[in-house]
Amino acid sequence: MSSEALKSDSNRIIHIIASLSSPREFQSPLITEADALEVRLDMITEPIGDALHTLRTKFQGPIIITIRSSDEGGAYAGGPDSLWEKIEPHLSNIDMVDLEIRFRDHAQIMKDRNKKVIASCHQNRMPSDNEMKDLIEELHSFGDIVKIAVQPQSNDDLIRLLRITAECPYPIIMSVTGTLFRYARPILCLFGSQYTYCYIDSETSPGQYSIREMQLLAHLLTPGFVDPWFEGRPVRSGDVSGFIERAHAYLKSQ
Ligand SMILES: O=C1C[C@@](O)(C(=O)O)C[C@@H](O)[C@@H]1O
Repeated sequence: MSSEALKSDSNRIIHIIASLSSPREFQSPLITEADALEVRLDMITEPIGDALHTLRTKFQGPIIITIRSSDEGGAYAGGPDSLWEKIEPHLSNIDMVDLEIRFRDHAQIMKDRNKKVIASCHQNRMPSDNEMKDLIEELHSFGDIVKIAVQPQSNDDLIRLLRITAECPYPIIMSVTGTLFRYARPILCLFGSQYTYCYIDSETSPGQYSIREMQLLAHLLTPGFVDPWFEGRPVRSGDVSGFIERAHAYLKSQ
């Protein structure tokens, strides 16, 4: 199936953020396959002003700017003041700003500049239910979207994470760190995570899928894709009209 058809699948509920770690990726033809873009400014050393402006004119979806601290898996070791100096020049070309708790003091000025704030936290462990509840409330206190990436250590941890995602009362992006439970990345979107992250040329975090891999996963895992030969009849992908009723009737007839 062509990548255009994959993205155009109206049933798709797994939305993809392509995380970009170099201006060369801004020029990739795969850019258009993402639902949103993330510019990982902490991983980029060269000036990006002109390239980001060009990207803005080409890409129709939301553009996020992120400076990930070294404590949370990124490359930025500076403080809040220099963070603002790095982000401010690009505000006219982006829609959302990813802010960790340590940089929460910048949240209000970002909102004043009409930018959505993704309030994020990344941990290489699996917090308890109470810790996750407190973390969600803290992130929601300054962000428009809560974003948490944690590392399940068992199937029970993953089941907890899926439930926490499904029960979250706020807009949320939930992800996993590490590679052990990487398959949960797209599945978390089926439980309410607004996006999943992937890469175009090089990973910005261990365990990410490429955009091509994630596109196919997004199509195949979205409930709208049904067995093409249910009851011996071809069912067009994405057409669930009547499928559930027919399935129940079919089961009753057995
Ligand atoms: O926080 C996230 C999620 C991420 O770490 C991942 O695991 O895909 C990738 C980061 O670029 C992004 O800011």
